[in-house]
Amino acid sequence: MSFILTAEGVVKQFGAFRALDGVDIAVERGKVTLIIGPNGSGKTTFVNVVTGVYKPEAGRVLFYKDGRAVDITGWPPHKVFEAGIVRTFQIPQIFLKLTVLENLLVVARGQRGEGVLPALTRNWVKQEEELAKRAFKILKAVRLEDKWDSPAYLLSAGELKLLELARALMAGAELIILDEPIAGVPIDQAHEVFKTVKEINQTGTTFLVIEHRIDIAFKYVDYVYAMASGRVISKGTPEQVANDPKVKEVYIGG
Ligand SMILES: Nc1ncnc2c1ncn2[C@@H]1O[C@H](COP(=O)(O)OP(=O)(O)OP(=O)(O)O)[C@@H](O)[C@H]1O
Repeated sequence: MSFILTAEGVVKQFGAFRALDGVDIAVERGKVTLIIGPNGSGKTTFVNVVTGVYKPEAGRVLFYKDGRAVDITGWPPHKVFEAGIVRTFQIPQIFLKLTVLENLLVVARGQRGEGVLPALTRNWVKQEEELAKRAFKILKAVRLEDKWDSPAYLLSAGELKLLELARALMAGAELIILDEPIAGVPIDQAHEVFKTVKEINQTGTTFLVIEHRIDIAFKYVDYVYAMASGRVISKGTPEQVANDPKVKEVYIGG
C-alpha cells in the first residue's frame, strides 16, 4: 500500500479542550478516502491541521512526494498548497461574473512561477494557449466544457461544485481535499459530483473528502475513517464502517 499523506498522533487543543486527541489517519495514493463523524467531532480541525491553518500541539503530518516523506507539520497554508495539497476553499472563491473558463485561468495565473516577467516575453501568447488547452481538458473531465463561456452565476449548485473541483485540478493538485462537496446540492447533482470525483480519481488524483451525506458518499469512496470526540473510532471499507457497532452507536444511539 502506498500512502500520499499520513497523520500520526495529531493533537489539537483550543484552550483546555482537545478537538483532536491523538488522530492517526492515512490517505492511500490514488484512492478516495472519506472522513465522517457527527458535528464537532474534529473533521474540519483535522483538515485545518493538514493544510497548515492550525499547528498541532503534538503529532506529525507527512506528505509523500517524489518518493520521499516530507514532514509538513506546521507548514503555512501557502507552502502546503504549493507542495500539491489543495483544499477547494484555499483557492480564491469562484468569481460569479467571470465565465467558467476565466475562473480556471485565474487560478493558473495565481500559481507559482507565473508573474509579470513572462507577460513581457514572446512566450506569453504560447503560455496563454497552453493554459487554455489545459483548462479545456479539465473542463471536459468535469463535464463543463459546454459551459465554458457561461458566467459562473448561471451554474447550478452541482455545477459550481464541479467548477471548484476543476479549479483545484488547474492549481496542479496531487491531493484534493473536499470539505462537504455535496452540501446543499440536490440529490441527482450530488451523484454527478461524486461520479466526477471518481472519474478524476481514476486518472490519478488522490482525494480526501469530508461529507455528512454518507448514504451518497459511501457508494463512491474506497476507504472511510469515522471520528467522534476528536478520535478515530472506526476505519475500513464503507461496508465495514457502516456495520461497525461503534459507528452505529454514535449516529443512532448518540
Ligand atoms: N477555533 C476554535 N476555537 C475553539 N474551539 C474550536 C475551534 N475550532 C473548532 N473548535 C471546536 O472543536 C471541535 C471540533 O470542531 P470541528 O469543526 O473540527 O468539527 P467537525 O467534525 O468538522 O464538525 P462539523 O461537521 O459540524 O463541521 C468542536 O467542538 C468545535 O467547537
